[in-house]
Amino acid sequence: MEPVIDARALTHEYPDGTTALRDVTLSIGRGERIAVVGANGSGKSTLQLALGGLVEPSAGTVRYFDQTTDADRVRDRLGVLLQDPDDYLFNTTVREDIEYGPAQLGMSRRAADERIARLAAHLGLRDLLDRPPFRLSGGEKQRAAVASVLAFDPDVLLLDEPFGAVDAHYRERVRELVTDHEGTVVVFTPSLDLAAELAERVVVVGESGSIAADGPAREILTDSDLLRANGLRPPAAVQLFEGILDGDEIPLTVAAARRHLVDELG
Ligand SMILES: Nc1ncnc2c1ncn2[C@@H]1O[C@H](COP(=O)(O)OP(=O)(O)OP(=O)(O)O)[C@@H](O)[C@H]1O
Repeated sequence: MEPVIDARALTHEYPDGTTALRDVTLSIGRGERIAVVGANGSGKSTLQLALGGLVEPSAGTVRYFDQTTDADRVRDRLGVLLQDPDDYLFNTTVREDIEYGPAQLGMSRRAADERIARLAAHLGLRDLLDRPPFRLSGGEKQRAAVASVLAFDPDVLLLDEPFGAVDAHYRERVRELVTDHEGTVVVFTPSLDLAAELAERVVVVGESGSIAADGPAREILTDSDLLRANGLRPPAAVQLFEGILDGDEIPLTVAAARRHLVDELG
C-alpha cells in the first residue's frame, strides 16, 4: 500500500526534558482507518503534531505522499484537528473560520459555499455561523472545528479526540462524516470504544511514547493483557463478552454486541 505518511524513528523531547516520543516508526497507507490509542500523557498528541508537521521531532523523519518531508508543501492535503478547538477558531465569525481553509486553497466560491452549507447543516451550525467563535459552548466549538478541518476535503485526516465535548446526537453526526471520508483517517484517542467504531488498525502508544503494539483492530482490542499493561481497558463490548465467546467472535462495539444478543435471544 502506498504510504501517505511514513514516519521513521521519531523521537521527541520537549525543552524541559520530557520524552514524549521514543523511536516511533509508523507507515500510514492510503485509505487506512487507524486509531492511535494510549493512556493520558503517553504521547498521542505529540505524535499527531509530529505527523502533521506542527512539531519538529528531535530526531527522525516524516515523509508525505512519497514526495517530501516538508509538511507545509502538502498542507492542503492534511486535515489536522488539534485537541483544543480554540486553536482553530481565530476569525471574527464561525463562518469565516470554516471558510478559511477552502479560501486559502483557492477552492471556487461556489464549491466552498456548497460544502460549508452541507457541513453546517450536518453539524447543527447553521444558526451559529455568524456568531463569534468565543461565544460558542464547548461542544459547539468542537463541531465548528471539525467543520473547519473537513471544509477543504483533505486527503488525510489526523484527528485528536474529535468527540471530546460533543453530545451523543452530534457524536453520531461527526462519526458519519469521519466514516464517509474517502481518504485516510487517523484518530488519536484514549477511548477504545471509539477505536472499535472507527478503526481497522490500532496502534498502541505505550510508556514514554514508544509503540507498544500495531495491528488489526480485532487482534489488539481483544488483547486485554496488552491493553491493561498500557493503562487501557478493552472496549465495553469486549469486556462484556471476554471469556464467554472466542476471540474471533467477540463483538467489538456495543452495536455489534446488541446484534449478537438479538440473534441469540431471537
Ligand atoms: N509542551 C510540553 N512541554 C513539556 N512536556 C509536554 C508538553 N506537551 C506534552 N508534554 C508531555 O509529553 C508527554 C506526552 O504528552 P501528550 O500530550 O503527547 O500525551 P497524550 O497521549 O496526548 O495525552 P492525553 O491523553 O492526556 O491527551 C506527557 O508526559 C506530557 O506531560
